[in-house]
Amino acid sequence: MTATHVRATGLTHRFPGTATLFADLDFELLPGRITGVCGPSGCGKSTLLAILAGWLEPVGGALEMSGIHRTGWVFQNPYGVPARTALDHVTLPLLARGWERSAADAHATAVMADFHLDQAAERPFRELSGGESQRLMLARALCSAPDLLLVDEPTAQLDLSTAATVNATLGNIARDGTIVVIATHDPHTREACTEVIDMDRTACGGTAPR
Ligand SMILES: Nc1ncnc2c1ncn2[C@@H]1O[C@H](COP(=O)(O)OP(=O)(O)OP(=O)(O)O)[C@@H](O)[C@H]1O
Repeated sequence: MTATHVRATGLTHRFPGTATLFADLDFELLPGRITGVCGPSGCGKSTLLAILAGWLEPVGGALEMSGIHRTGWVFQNPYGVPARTALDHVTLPLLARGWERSAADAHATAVMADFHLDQAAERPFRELSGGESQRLMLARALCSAPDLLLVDEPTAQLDLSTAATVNATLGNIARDGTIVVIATHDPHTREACTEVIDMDRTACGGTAPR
């Protein structure tokens, strides 16, 4: 049996009519690792995540995936249903997959506790702070136990202490065997990563420093 991994070779992307965003990226993602996709705004971090999620076809290179059955995605901006409770947001994907209500509630409550959302469980999404909403999106993605977790700027809206907690939790998730990939500007989050894909200007083909 082939071990779980994602291997990118020569990954290249540009949108129609635009300059090359990144070219010839080679990297390997493995369980237990937390990989940062780092670089300046607009260099293609979210685009790379979308390619890893299978939402976007790269214009060049190859992506080999083995043992990835479920991919979780946490968007840069939290999206929710304003009137539904925080708990509803986490249980819904479980109920949709056939879980019993009591088991879904128990599992969701435990995962939410990891993100310090215990007190927010019964509050409607519209009343959550930016940081609470962001952590809720992480809890929702993790509830489905993804093999590959893609997280776009998880700490952008968080204070230093909450960001440190989220980074530690993402580290624990990786250690438990999930492949974790984080697009980030945040130097603290970068430090929490075990590897970094540096999408700096040299990776952004055609955008040399002026
Ligand atoms: N569908 C699209 N068509 C054309 N251009 C696009 C499309 N999606 C993104 N882009 C452009 O590609 C570039 C990279 O976008 P992307 O969102 O991947 O950057 P990023 O590194 O994640 O940026 P940030 O850190 O600001 O979130 C940007 O210039 C963006 O405007």
